Amino acid sequence: MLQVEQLKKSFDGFQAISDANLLVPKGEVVAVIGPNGAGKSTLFNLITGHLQADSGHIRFQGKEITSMAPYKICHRGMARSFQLINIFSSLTVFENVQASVIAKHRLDQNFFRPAKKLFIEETLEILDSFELFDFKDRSCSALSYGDQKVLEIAIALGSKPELLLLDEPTAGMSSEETRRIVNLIKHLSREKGLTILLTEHDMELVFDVAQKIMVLHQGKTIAQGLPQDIRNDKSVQNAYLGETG
Ligand SMILES: Nc1ncnc2c1ncn2[C@@H]1O[C@H](COP(=O)(O)OP(=O)(O)OP(=O)(O)O)[C@@H](O)[C@H]1O
Repeated sequence: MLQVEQLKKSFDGFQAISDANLLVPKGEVVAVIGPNGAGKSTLFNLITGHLQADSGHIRFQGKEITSMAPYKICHRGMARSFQLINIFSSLTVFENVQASVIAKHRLDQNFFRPAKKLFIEETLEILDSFELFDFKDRSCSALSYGDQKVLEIAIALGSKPELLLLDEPTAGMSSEETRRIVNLIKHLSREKGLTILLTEHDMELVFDVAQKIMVLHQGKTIAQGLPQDIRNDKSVQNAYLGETG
């Protein structure tokens, strides 16, 4: 579904991504891991078009998307959540998800559908499946941090993506909130068949949910494969030992 090949990106001469390679097969959960500053967020920003690559290729569903505008990539079926929560806090929970549903239909140019009714039903369906229905009329700022994160994923799902990118989805969460996100990722993957690419520092979570893992170290892909192979990979162990001591 997604292929990244020999991707490079530098900031003022600093090579943040020097040789990133990634394969995300359809229907799988793939995790990108790596020590702090390895380039995980930069890689995500390149994939979603929020940053322009210096060289290399990104292909999504067989088509080249390297350096394409984010809204065009989104229209092709990719959605993301950010490390920092990215919602309209002055709007209600319902309005936030509805805005994303409406944006999707606008892009599809489905102007002649019975718009309002359809959007309401679709929005309520999403809220229900994310256990946010009871909060639909609340202002987003009144939600707990965990609920805001779930809402952010619900907003991303409003555009009906084929591929969902989650950048550190459990950062700053309690263990109970983390469990909820883990269950949500498993549900979206197993029941909805969604392809998911995530970055995470919580290794327990990564090895629990990911079918494949890619390891980024100093901007370079040093390993990619099944969790058990990554666990036993000497270069991966060295990269992490190098960071911790
Ligand atoms: N806009 C930018 N300008 C200059 N340097 C940047 C910029 N964005 C990222 N970097 C640098 O690129 C490197 C990779 O950063 P990035 O945030 O992608 O790493 P990360 O793996 O996501 O880190 P973390 O796990 O701490 O979130 C870092 O050294 C960072 O300081």
